[in-house]
Amino acid sequence: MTRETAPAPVNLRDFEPAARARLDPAHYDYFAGGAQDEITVAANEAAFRRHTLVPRILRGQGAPRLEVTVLGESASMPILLAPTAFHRLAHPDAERATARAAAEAGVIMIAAMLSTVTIEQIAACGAKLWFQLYIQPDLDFTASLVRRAEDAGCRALVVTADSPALGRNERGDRNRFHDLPPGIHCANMEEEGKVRQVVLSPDISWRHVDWLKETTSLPIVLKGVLHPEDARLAVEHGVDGLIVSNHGGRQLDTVPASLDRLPLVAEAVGGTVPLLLDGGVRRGTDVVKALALGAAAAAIGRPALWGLAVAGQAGVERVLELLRNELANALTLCGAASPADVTDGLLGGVAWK
Ligand SMILES: Cc1cc2nc3c(=O)[nH]c(=O)nc-3n(C[C@H](O)[C@H](O)[C@H](O)COP(=O)(O)O)c2cc1C
Ligand SMILES: CCCCC(=O)C(=O)O
Repeated sequence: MTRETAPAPVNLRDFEPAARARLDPAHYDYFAGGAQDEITVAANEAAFRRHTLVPRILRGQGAPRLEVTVLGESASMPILLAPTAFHRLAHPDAERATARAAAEAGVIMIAAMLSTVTIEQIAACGAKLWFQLYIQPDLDFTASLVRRAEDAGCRALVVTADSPALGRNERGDRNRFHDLPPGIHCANMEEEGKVRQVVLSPDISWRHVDWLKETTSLPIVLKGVLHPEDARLAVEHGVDGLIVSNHGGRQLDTVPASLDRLPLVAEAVGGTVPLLLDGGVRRGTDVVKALALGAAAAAIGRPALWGLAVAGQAGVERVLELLRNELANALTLCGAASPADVTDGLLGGVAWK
């Protein structure tokens, strides 16, 4: 009897159906889904499709170098792992597998506060780490998390600012998926044998950012910036970097694609702080477009989860390898020697809707 096997994924998008075939349907929906009609989820990828690239020719640059330094941290390419919660739903090795893949690939992993193994366990896997924080109204507890992230060797704090409440995920409602399964919990929230409830609080404000600046000497990166006025305020409040992001379309639906907000935010900050972008990055050409519109690097969320679900550490490594190869190819075809060589001169405008 011949056994049919699915063809191996050749690009990031191929990983999604492969992951779906392995995941509990409710967990797949949690990873894939977005808020309400998922208009923003679709918009994120569509924005990359609309932008065109106009390559330069005969530049004789040789193979591109991909290394970058972001906030003093070197990385093998301008791609980070965006923070995503609950990796244990995708694979038993959970965030450890993701961190080992990041270490192997030499990329920065933004470890989610809502990880299913502790930040100390993630740090033991050797990746360059930043720590993503949902500021909790209990500031003593928040400060204790910050101390733990510092002690574990995290080199920046990523404060998620787009979540004064949880977005409305109707797939979760349909699946009645509102709690983690038994045996899986937010490991960083455990205290004296009990797991603290996570609070996404509408009371969080710039005051808390000021407080955090007093509390830590780590660079602070604000995640979820879309409005140029907020970008200006962030710089005024001494924030060290911004992530232009709509949380993968999971918070407020009908928000524009993050790529479409990047030029406005870039103009507002005028090069004072580095910008990162996430949302819909699936191709090497997407990364080039993000760089051309003002980002220092781009981050991927769901594709890493799909890789994790398909083959644990090896799956995440493969996702990163495919994206690295595509980025190198795209830069070569653009006549660009490095990420720094990418300017808006490579953009041909928005050619189709
Ligand atoms: C399953 C899932 C969980 C996420 N969890 C978090 C989180 O805990 N904290 C956070 O700041 N962002 C979280 N995000 C948002 C990602 O950091 C990122 O903004 C988004 O996934 C990027 O879009 P992409 O998935 O299209 O690459 C999550 C996204 C997904 C898909
Ligand atoms: C309370 C869970 C929030 C995790 C998250 O940020 C997401 O699923 O997008």
